Parts: sequence; C-alpha cells; structure tokens
Amino acid sequence: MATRIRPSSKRCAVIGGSGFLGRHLVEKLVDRGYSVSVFDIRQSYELPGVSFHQGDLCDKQALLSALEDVSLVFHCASPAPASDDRLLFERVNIKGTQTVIQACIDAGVQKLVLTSSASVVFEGTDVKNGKEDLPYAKRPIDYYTQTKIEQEKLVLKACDQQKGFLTVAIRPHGIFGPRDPQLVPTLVDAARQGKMKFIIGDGTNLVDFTYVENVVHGHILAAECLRADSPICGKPYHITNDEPVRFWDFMSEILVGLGYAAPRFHLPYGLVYGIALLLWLLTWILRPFMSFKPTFTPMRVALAGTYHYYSCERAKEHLGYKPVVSLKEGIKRTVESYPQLRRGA
Ligand SMILES: NC(=O)C1=CN([C@@H]2O[C@H](COP(=O)(O)OP(=O)(O)OC[C@H]3O[C@@H](n4cnc5c(N)ncnc54)[C@H](OP(=O)(O)O)[C@@H]3O)[C@@H](O)[C@H]2O)C=CC1
Ligand SMILES: CC(C)CCC[C@@H](C)[C@H]1CC[C@H]2C3=C(CC[C@]12C)[C@@]1(C)CCC(=O)C[C@@H]1CC3
Repeated sequence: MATRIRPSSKRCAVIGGSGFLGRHLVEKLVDRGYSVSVFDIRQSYELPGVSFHQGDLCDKQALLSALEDVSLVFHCASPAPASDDRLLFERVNIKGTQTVIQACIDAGVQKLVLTSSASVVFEGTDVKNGKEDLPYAKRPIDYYTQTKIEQEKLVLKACDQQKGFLTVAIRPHGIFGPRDPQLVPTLVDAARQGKMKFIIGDGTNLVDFTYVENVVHGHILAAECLRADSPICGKPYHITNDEPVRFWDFMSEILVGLGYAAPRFHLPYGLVYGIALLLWLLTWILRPFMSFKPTFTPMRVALAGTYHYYSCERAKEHLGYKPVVSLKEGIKRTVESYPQLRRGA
C-alpha cells in the first residue's frame, strides 16, 4: 500500500496573501524558513520562496492546487470592510470559508488559522478590556462584521482533534502599518478635504490599534502552538498592542506626523452619529441614480466615538504572546512609510 507522504510542517499556504496583513505574514514566514503558497484573487508582488496561485477562494478546485503538500493554512482573505456589498460578504466570508474548510480537509491540511476580528463582539457601544468570552454581537455594526461572526463560528466548529484537523481564530483590532490601504489613506483623504477638524465626542475614548507585525506574530505563535493536545484548539484569541490609546490622540499623531493639523473642535457624538445615519440612508435610497461614498459612515462614527479595547491576556497565557513593536515605534514606522501621503507631496 502506498504511504501518504506527510506534508512538511514548514510548508504553508496564505489565503489572502496579496493583501495588507497577508503580505506581511508571508514575508515573516519566509524569514522563518517556511515555504509559502499564496492564494489570492490578485497577485501584488513577487518574492523568492513564494509560489502564487491566483483564484477565488469560493472555487474549491483552484484552492486544492494551492494546498498540495501543505500542512498549515492561514486564511486572511476578505472583501474590504468599507464595501457595502452584502452578497459579496456572504459569498466570500461565509460560503467561501465553508469551501476553504472543505478544501483543507480534502487536501489533508492539519492546521487552519483564521484571521477573524475583535469586532465580532462590538455593537457600537463601549467595550472596555473585552475578553474572548463576550457573546458575539447580536446587532453587528455592518454586514462585514455580521459575516466575520459566521465565518469565525464555522472555523472554530470545524476543529476536530480526533480527526487531526485543528483550527484557531486570531481576532486583531485596528491593524495599521506600512502598505495599509485603509486606515492612513482614509484619514489623509479626509484631512485633504478639510474634514479632520473635529473630534467626535469628548475625545477620551480608548481603543486598540495594533501594529501589523504584532498581528503577524500572534498568527505564527498560534500556528506553532496548535497541537491536538493544546488548549488553544477551536478557540479565538485577541491580539492587540496591549496599549489602548485615545482614538483621537492616535489619529492626531498620524496626522501631525504627516504634516497635517490635528483635529481640535468637539462635536457631540449623538449629533454626528445621527447625521451619518441620515446620510447613509440618503445614499442608500439614491443608489440607483448616483454613487456617493460619505467619509463619516455610521460604522466609522461608532468606531471613532466609543471605547473598544480588548484584553490579550489569554493570548499571553496560552500562546506566550507579547507585542514585539510598541505603539510609538509602530506609529513612527507607519508615518515614515507613507512619503507620498505627506502634506504637500
Ligand atoms: N485591517 C484591519 O484593521 C483588520 C482586518 N481584519 C481581518 O484581517 C484580514 C486581512 O485584512 P487586510 O489585510 O486588512 O485586507 P486586504 O483587503 O488588504 O487583504 C485581503 C486580501 O484578500 C483578497 N480577497 C478578497 N476576496 C477574495 C476571494 N474571493 N478569493 C481570494 N482572495 C480574496 C483581497 O483581494 P482584493 O484586494 O482584490 O479584494 C486581498 O488581497 C481580513 O480577514 C480582515 O477581515 C481583522 C481586524 C482588523
Ligand atoms: C474619518 C475618520 C473619522 C476615521 C478614519 C480612520 C478609519 C478609516 C479607521 C479607524 C478605525 C478603523 C477600523 C477598521 C477600518 C478602518 C477604521 C474604520 C476596521 C473596521 C477594519 C476591519 C475590522 O475588522 C475592524 C476594524 C476596526 C477599526
């Protein structure tokens, strides 16, 4: 009888490896001696030691060719959270994740590490030092979060120690760093349009912003700790910088670092949220006639005006996690990485 060759434990696949977090993860894995297959709907770079497989993760056959001889899979693909395409989120984050799980099982993959989000417990009201045992949001803030909840449940439920298919979910929050296409570019765009003069609320709300290398570190630790007898099987883990910061101080540091003025004038949270909701409704009604994307969506206002920071004690205890880059250093590296976004550039 032919014996099945056990895939090398240093051979892994990163689904979503062309994206912001995915690429940082791929680079670190290569540094650590892994050979990596990237599966993504697009290819955005080339790197020695990395093979690229372009395809849609909803296509099992396409996935299977990228998972050949792979023992460990990271799934960090998702449509952009700013999209309001509910069907796309459902197709990719829910149905696509079912396909990823099935493809992993069919290909004999032993470990699946999902990039979830700490927002799966966030309903638009304060979360202070939230732990992993908080219930999933009953009223998630948007379709993106709604489908991240379903996605996480699917992956954690698929964990089967008897069958040797092990899963774990990493819940990062507010990832930032070089090449991030969302946070800094959106902020600078708003500043260039003169929209960053106001602080929503009293400006004291603490939130987590997590430097991308810390998120990568959490993923790799989870993958390396995932064994049939480990307590981490089938569990979610918050990964943060462990340095909650005032939302508006963080935004101001980035803005000032890039040469823009920090916001100064306060506006009441309820008023801004109400206006954002009205605008959102209006753009939704007028969608067939015009396309207009407001900067201050209800989701962004909720994130800008409430507390949302999370405990990473469980990750420290079970994974040996400790942030490797401080918030101050992360901000410095991020600001330096965007010369094209500096004021006047
Ligand atoms: N950024 C953040 O602050 C946070 C992110 N997360 C999670 O981290 C993960 C990575 O996020 P981030 O790096 O910021 O996102 P990116 O959009 O930069 O990366 C996601 C990648 O997945 C690709 N992708 C999208 N749909 C498919 C598909 N159907 N098949 C194959 N590939 C696909 C994207 O391609 P394309 O760009 O063409 O769509 C992109 O290359 C996501 O799961 C996100 O939910 C969690 C918490 C916070
Ligand atoms: C215009 C300003 C008020 C806000 C500009 C910055 C925002 C674009 C970002 C501030 C918090 C960020 C955040 C996310 C995306 C970018 C921000 C809204 C996520 C929604 C990304 C995906 C997640 O899983 C959760 C994140 C929470 C924080």
